[in-house]
Amino acid sequence: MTQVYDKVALIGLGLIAGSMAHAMREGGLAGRITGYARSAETRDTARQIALCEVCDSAAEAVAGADLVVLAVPVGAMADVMTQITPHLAPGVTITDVGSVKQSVIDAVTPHLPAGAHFIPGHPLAGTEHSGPRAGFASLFRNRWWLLTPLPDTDPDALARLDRLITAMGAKTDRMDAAHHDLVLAVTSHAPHLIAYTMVGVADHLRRVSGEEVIQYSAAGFRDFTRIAASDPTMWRDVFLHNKEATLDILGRFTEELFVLQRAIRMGDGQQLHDYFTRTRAIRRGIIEAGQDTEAPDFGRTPGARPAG
Ligand SMILES: NC(=O)c1ccc[n+]([C@@H]2O[C@H](COP(=O)([O-])OP(=O)(O)OC[C@H]3O[C@@H](n4cnc5c(N)ncnc54)[C@H](O)[C@@H]3O)[C@@H](O)[C@H]2O)c1
Ligand SMILES: O=C(O)C(=O)C[C@]1(C(=O)O)C=C[C@@H](O)C=C1
Repeated sequence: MTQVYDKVALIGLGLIAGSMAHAMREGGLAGRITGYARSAETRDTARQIALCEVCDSAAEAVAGADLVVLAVPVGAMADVMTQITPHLAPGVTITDVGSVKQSVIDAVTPHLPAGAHFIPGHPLAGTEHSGPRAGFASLFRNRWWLLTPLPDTDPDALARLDRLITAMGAKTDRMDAAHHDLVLAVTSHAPHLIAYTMVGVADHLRRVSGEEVIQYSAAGFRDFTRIAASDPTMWRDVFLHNKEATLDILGRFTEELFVLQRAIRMGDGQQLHDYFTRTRAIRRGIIEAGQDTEAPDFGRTPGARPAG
């Protein structure tokens, strides 16, 4: 692989920045990788595992960098910009990896110095783990990385960032920021809130029925507990910064839930069966489109071993 940037500065040293550091190192994509995180403990851990050249200030990390990656919770983007703006190199590209796009654009753009290129982005890849030890090089492989460029984005800066992202194994697509926030409210933000709530319900029940809920937790509930173990700061910020879209989707969710609740109360098996048939078709459509790389093959690929 060939080097795409001379110096990449990672602000925030958690799961996403850590995974980028590993992937860029593995591919020889950056001449130097520097990093900064707010807490001294995180910086010490990053140093111990030799994640990158760890600096004691954001200003030091970004000095001379041709790419700066904002990899902090979405509520911290403006604070980071106030720290780094006076120290940015002329012509620098700044990108972010935040799970929400419009609020990050609103937070970052007022701080941009003349000549800097800001290209918002979002890797659709993650785990429930956080911190500098959580990163791994293959996190982005075959995953989407959405870019929400602004109308005046420099095409060369965009093409160069695209080259870095695809060299880390991801597939890129472009989207309008408001549309991104609505799509992600459906596919990621509302589902996380539902998982947090379901685990909260089970926690409440546990006080009534002892350890049974945990001991006999079925696969579906276990998946919820994995999602509900995700970083509290990151997810607090996602909901506070994608408020309208998330509330819109949760409103629709609640309406549908009431419809199903009523069908159960009324013993309307046909309605339940029709509904579940429709949702099953959606799942199968996702698998047939090759979008769920973790799903069993079910004989789609000739020669592949059948599931189970
Ligand atoms: N975890 C996921 O599944 C996932 C997936 C895609 C995108 N994202 C987004 O990526 C970003 C980072 O998420 P992550 O999972 O890597 O989080 P993380 O908790 O693993 O890491 C966040 C890092 O930011 C640092 N930080 C927090 N506030 C700071 C500040 N003011 N100044 C400097 N450093 C600060 C923390 O010390 C930590 O090193 C978030 O915006 C999140 O929405 C997360
Ligand atoms: O796999 C997981 O643990 C995730 O939740 C990853 C996930 C998602 O919802 O798909 C979470 C938040 C991100 O912004 C992008 C990806």
